Amino acid sequence: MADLHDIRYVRVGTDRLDESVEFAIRILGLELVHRDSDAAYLRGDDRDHNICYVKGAAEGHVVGFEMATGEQLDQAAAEMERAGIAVRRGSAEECERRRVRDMIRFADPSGNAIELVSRPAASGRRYFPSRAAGITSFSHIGLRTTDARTDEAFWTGRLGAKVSDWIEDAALLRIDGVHHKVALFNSAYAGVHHINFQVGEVDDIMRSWYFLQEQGVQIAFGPGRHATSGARFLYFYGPDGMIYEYSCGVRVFSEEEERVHVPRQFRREPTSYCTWGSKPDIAEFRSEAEGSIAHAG
Ligand SMILES: O=C(O)c1cccc(O)c1O
Ligand SMILES: [Fe+2]
Repeated sequence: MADLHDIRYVRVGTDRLDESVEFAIRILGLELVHRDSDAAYLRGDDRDHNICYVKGAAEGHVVGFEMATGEQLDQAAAEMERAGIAVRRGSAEECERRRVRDMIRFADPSGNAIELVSRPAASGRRYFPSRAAGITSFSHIGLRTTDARTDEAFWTGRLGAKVSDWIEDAALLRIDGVHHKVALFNSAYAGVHHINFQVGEVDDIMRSWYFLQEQGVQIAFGPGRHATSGARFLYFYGPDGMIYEYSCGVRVFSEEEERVHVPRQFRREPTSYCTWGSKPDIAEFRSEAEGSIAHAG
């Protein structure tokens, strides 16, 4: 079973490259690290980059995870192949574009593109935010799933993730002490559902809430507090309907807690998503009783 060291990057194919970059800099607060004609690299922590926007929606979405060693990467590739999963080794050019030494690529049962990499570039330059959003790190990704049980079995069985909690069938999955680095949300199609950045404190959440509203950014959910991880949060919509989440205070399990933790089952109702009473304007978070999305474009 693969032992994912950490989430590393997300690649987002877009037909609105300029707009996405502008939003990431001016609104989200990320640092533009590198830009060329068909890609832009941005970050919210000291790693080389966290998000790469790639020209062309056809490029789709990709989530990249770091393996601790090249040997572990080779082992993971061999295991996947033995299990009958189509695994492709990245070309030298693909590795260069991701700033990694080696990589493999495959899909989860829903068709989410996943990359495992070894020796991703570290950066000697300090993260220099483009606005004082208070971002401290890229932390997790919400992934869409068309078959939650099958995907969950893949993530736990093949990729060594552990379920921290469920909200109905949505599994919040950890790969280290942090409550979750991936979460699987029922959807009609595959792809990245939301991109989470941790911020320092609840003041950052509230400052951004006022700032985003002033900037005319559509708030998707919050400010609120997750019943599951305990994190305080704020979600908002960016270009292409991509959802971004700021949160702070996500639960971090100690080794002992991690060992004995039994995942809790939450029902799909508003208080499972927000203990403060905020209601999501996010289709995948709404319960049946609330009906379909009241998402005013
Ligand atoms: O932090 C969480 O617990 C959480 C719960 C539901 C949905 C999310 O995106 C989360 O980050
Ligand atoms: Fe989240």
